[in-house]
Amino acid sequence: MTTEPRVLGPAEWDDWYGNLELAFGGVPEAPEERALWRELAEFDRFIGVWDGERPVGTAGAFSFRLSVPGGAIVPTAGVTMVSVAATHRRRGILTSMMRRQLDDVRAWGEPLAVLTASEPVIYGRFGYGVGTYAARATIDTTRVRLTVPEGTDDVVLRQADPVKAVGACEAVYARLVPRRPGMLARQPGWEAVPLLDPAGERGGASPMQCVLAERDGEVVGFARYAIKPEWSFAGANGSVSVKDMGALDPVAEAALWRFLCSIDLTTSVRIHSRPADDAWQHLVSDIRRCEPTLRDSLHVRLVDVGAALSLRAYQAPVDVVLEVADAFCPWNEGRWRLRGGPDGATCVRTEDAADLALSVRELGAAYLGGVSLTSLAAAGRVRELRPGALFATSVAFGWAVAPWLPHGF
Ligand SMILES: CC(=O)SCCNC(=O)CCNC(=O)[C@H](O)C(C)(C)COP(=O)(O)OP(=O)(O)OC[C@H]1O[C@@H](n2cnc3c(N)ncnc32)[C@H](O)[C@@H]1OP(=O)(O)O
Repeated sequence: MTTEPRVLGPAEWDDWYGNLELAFGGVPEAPEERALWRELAEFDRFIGVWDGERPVGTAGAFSFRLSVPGGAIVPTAGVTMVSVAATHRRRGILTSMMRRQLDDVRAWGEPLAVLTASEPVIYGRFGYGVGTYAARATIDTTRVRLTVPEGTDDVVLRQADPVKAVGACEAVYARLVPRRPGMLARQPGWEAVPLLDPAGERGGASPMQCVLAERDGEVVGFARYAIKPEWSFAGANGSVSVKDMGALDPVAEAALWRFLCSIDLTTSVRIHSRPADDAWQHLVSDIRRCEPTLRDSLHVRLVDVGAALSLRAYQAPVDVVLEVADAFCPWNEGRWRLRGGPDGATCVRTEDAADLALSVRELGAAYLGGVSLTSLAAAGRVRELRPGALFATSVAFGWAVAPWLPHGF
């Protein structure tokens, strides 16, 4: 067999997807979920490796638009559906697919590639760094109280059918995208992804519910959630599971959290994936009783260092020469002069002496502003070559809003 990847044909989808399902344990996906991913698949951007007739490797790349610090929306490859058959693992098939894919992404002119990893250990070798984190928490609503800002009572909450309300929710979502790095501007058809709610995966919880927050007749926020009723001998012990939410201002935000935390017959609110700096943490009376934890979310790879670094804004003025190592994509290697600030930036090749040395993986981690270069340097992953350069560059790369990926893909 050859490990040379080639583009997938639409007629090959079922077998190709079968390899993916098998590599993830062989439990068939819900039919509606399978159908949605087929509809969203961009066949000319999906590749595989075949052993004779049999697919043994799969990888795809959606054409995303990703928000970056400063609010620009950058064309980005959303790497997805990566698998190698258990019978063919550890023979370099993944490596051959990553090689082909990053060459393709470069040819498509997309300066970034992003993914969520089944296991974080896999993708660092290909130049991906962990760029966003997702917060998980369980609010004990029997103990935790919320202090809400003035005006919260002016927000009207209206229960809505999640499917019928999708347009209103999407309008709110679209306004939030440029405000927070790491968000995906919605492509046609993708509004169905947050609505996926297969009955077999509810684990005893209700179908998805939706509440809209309105002020002066305008929708200013939404929450999509499910309720799992539970009863102990002592009484009701149900939980609210937050699937997705968005609010355009602090009072809409507070009204939605107050609602979620006060639903009758429930004693906890489970948050599965929210921004690390989400506002609820400052509404609650007792953060300890919410048990917040962080998990890696979006892994980011700069496919074109010069273009990527010039497309984001910087929190403070910066003028620095970066010595970049990138063994897997050597076209990025060498010295780059980055000059920028809050209004934009340029990043071009230079022969000048370097101020900082790092690999493309660290640039990926720091790119969206959520991981500081000083913390990477403390782990020995960034080297300061000119005194003072690390602190100044780290401040510039930071961002006031934590980056966050709203949903998986
Ligand atoms: C974006 C996404 O879709 S994430 C989903 C990823 N897919 C899965 O987790 C499904 C189950 N796993 C698999 O399908 C496969 O094991 C894969 C895709 C993770 C790896 O495929 P392989 O073809 O075995 O990888 P390949 O042989 O190219 O390995 C390259 C290197 O990565 C290492 N590696 C690959 N996978 C792993 C892993 N899960 N854990 C640790 N190391 C790994 C290999 O040991 C090898 O290291 P080396 O170069 O030092 O020898």
